[in-house]
Amino acid sequence: MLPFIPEAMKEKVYEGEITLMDALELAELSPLILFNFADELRSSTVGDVVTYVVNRNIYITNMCRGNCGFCAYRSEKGFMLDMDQILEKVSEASKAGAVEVCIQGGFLPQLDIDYYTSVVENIKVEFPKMSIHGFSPMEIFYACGNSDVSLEEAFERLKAAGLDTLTGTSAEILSDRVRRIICPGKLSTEQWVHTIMTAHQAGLKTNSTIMYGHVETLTERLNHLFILRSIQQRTGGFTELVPLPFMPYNNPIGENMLSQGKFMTTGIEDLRFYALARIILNGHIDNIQASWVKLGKKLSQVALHCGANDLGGTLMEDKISTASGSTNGEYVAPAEIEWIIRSSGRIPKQRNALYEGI
Ligand SMILES: C[S@@+](CC[C@H](N)C(=O)[O-])C[C@H]1O[C@@H](n2cnc3c(N)ncnc32)[C@H](O)[C@@H]1O
Ligand SMILES: Nc1c(NC[C@H](O)[C@H](O)[C@H](O)CO)[nH]c(=O)[nH]c1=O
Ligand SMILES: N[C@@H](Cc1ccc(O)cc1)C(=O)O
Ligand code: SF4
Repeated sequence: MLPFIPEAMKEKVYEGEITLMDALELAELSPLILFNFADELRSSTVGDVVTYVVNRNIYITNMCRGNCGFCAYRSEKGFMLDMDQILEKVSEASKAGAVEVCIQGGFLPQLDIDYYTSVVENIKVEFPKMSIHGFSPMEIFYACGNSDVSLEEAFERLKAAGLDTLTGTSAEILSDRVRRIICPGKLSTEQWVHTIMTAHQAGLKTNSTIMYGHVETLTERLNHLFILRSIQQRTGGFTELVPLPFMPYNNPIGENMLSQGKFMTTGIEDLRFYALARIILNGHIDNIQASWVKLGKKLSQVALHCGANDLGGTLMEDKISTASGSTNGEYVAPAEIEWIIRSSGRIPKQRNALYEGI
């Protein structure tokens, strides 16, 4: 075990060139050494500004043909918003000062590319300034099959319709061993990589996510970050990384863990992962988001000292984390987010999904 970080390793990190083996060695460091180094990298990369977005989640449907064992959100007899209901939610978001709507859902045979483009077009007609961050690689990949449309064409059409950014969800852990266990009906690793790269090549930026803390090994968890890093080297299309600790309640994967006496990741494990993500992605992905809905307000605040530089969105509505056991609420007002940031000695700044200032 390393008692400190050797200078040669630090240099490799600054060059953005550490390997998975290096990362596995760093993972054994004591937490305070890791946090300090990640904080130093955060400071030299993005300084003391901490960003957040005033946004609203909109869930189109919770019905889904997927069978992800970690999902507590999907429901057989669920809801499906019609276009007027979607527009009503966008209108509420707009009145509450949101600059972005984050649209999420499930995948279904009737949701084809025409459907997704029409959602975007209808929103943009009434709310031309509202930024639309939405849909997952899984949903678009599936919709292409429903529509006999290529991925290239789908992303071009979505972009032309006014989609600003695509979400980087459905990544989970990019390992086929893990995916066979937790989401056998989802895109394979290769399909996810191909889909996200096709979006980037069509000029659509995305964020990136990792849902960790279930059946994956440390190597699989860290290798996911190296896959993201290599995509970023080729496309430059990722805006941020959002680490998502797995929430184990009301879903089969979690229930299996709970029955074996395994609970969710500890706070210190979350912080170590944030620090490692900052270190591994240094020079490649500059923004690391502390998701308050997953971590809670207090741990998100601590994460700002362990490599994170963003607090995500105000959200206004959350169905996915709540369904799987989060008790962190669904909304944090901009004034409170700003207070959290200022009282951490940082400078708050509103952004959009492209990390442009508002
Ligand atoms: C519920 S899905 C919605 C989008 C789409 N249906 C999909 O799966 O791509 C969005 C993301 O939420 C995250 N998620 C779902 N259940 C979760 C849980 N129990 N704990 C943590 N994150 C979860 C997963 O990373 C998933 O990709
Ligand atoms: N929408 C959710 C977020 N966060 C905000 C995004 O990740 C993103 O930065 C923003 O929408 C793009 O500008 N985080 C969660 O954990 N859960 C969400 O539902
Ligand atoms: N879809 C969100 C991120 C997200 C959504 C739901 C989650 O449970 C977790 C994360 C985004 O891309 O910005
Ligand atoms: S995570 Fe997404 S794809 Fe999987 S079952 Fe839930 S809604 Fe469907």
